[in-house]
Amino acid sequence: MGNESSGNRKIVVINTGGTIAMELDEGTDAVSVGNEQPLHRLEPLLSQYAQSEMIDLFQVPSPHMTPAMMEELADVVRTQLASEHVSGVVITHGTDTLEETAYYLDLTVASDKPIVVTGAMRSSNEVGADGPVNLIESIRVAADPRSEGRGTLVVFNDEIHAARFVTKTHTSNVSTFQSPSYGPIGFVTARGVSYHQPVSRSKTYHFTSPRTVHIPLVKMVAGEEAAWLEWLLDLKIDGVIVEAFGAGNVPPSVVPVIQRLCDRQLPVVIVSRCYNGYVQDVYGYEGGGKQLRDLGCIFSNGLNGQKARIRLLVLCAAGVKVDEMQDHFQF
Ligand SMILES: NC(=O)C[C@H](N)C(=O)O
Repeated sequence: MGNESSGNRKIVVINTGGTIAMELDEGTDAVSVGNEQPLHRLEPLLSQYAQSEMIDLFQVPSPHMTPAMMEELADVVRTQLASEHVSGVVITHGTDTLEETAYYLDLTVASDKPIVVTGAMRSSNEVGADGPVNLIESIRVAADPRSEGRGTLVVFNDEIHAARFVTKTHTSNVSTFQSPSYGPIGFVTARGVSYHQPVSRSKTYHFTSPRTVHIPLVKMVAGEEAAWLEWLLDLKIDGVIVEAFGAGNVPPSVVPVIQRLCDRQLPVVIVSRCYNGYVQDVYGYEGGGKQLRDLGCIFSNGLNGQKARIRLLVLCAAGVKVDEMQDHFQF
């Protein structure tokens, strides 16, 4: 049980689905939702670590998550954390889009109380199921006062990651969640919870709903043709994320499309296909970062494409103007 002093702090567990809430059906050899919610079977075990309560909000595989559902979840989190009886929340979630939901919460829930997101790579009845240990460790992290004021955390496989940095890196390994460039910010051990990085949390934004904001993500490949992107000009979109090469460069062929999007005063945010490092206006050749900067593109700092999209979606929903966007991608 460890030596943490979790006292009488109540942690609310909000279930949203994913493999942690699924089971392997031996007949069909497929992982899917069973007749029972397996997380409920863990409730007596959780009470050994903290007083807790479970809310079943969704039962979806995380590829079915949408920004509207993230906002519904954020609302429940805000309501729970507003109660003086609740000292933190744990969200169980599918791993495929877990980093997007975690980052959405990081940007939209202002409370200093701990918010922890977790899941599992092996379903509830598989040998070596990782859901129970991930959930217990998440409860321990959420109940620990040292987790306060750190923004949304992702707890997986004994590690604590900041929502801003973490990403899913492996299709099946239980150590799938990693923070490239930065590493985990803390660990969960048999004896307690420890942090080795200082608190650095995201600024939060307020708005009523992200429902009407549309932000596609497009990835650059060698030989990309303008025609593959021209559909962007025909759709009602609020901005676009371009996953560019290296330090932030695109093939010359797509520059005219990017130029037309910029001319329409739409935010065009440049991120990198590389999962380490920053994008910068370094190169002066056709399609290089300097040209993209001159066209009015916004350069994102250290966010992968899917998280830059969540950030742009939140900024658009919060009414941030295009000419102010660069400052909000500088953090
Ligand atoms: N391990 C998982 O949870 C993956 C699953 N496909 C999901 O994201 O719902």
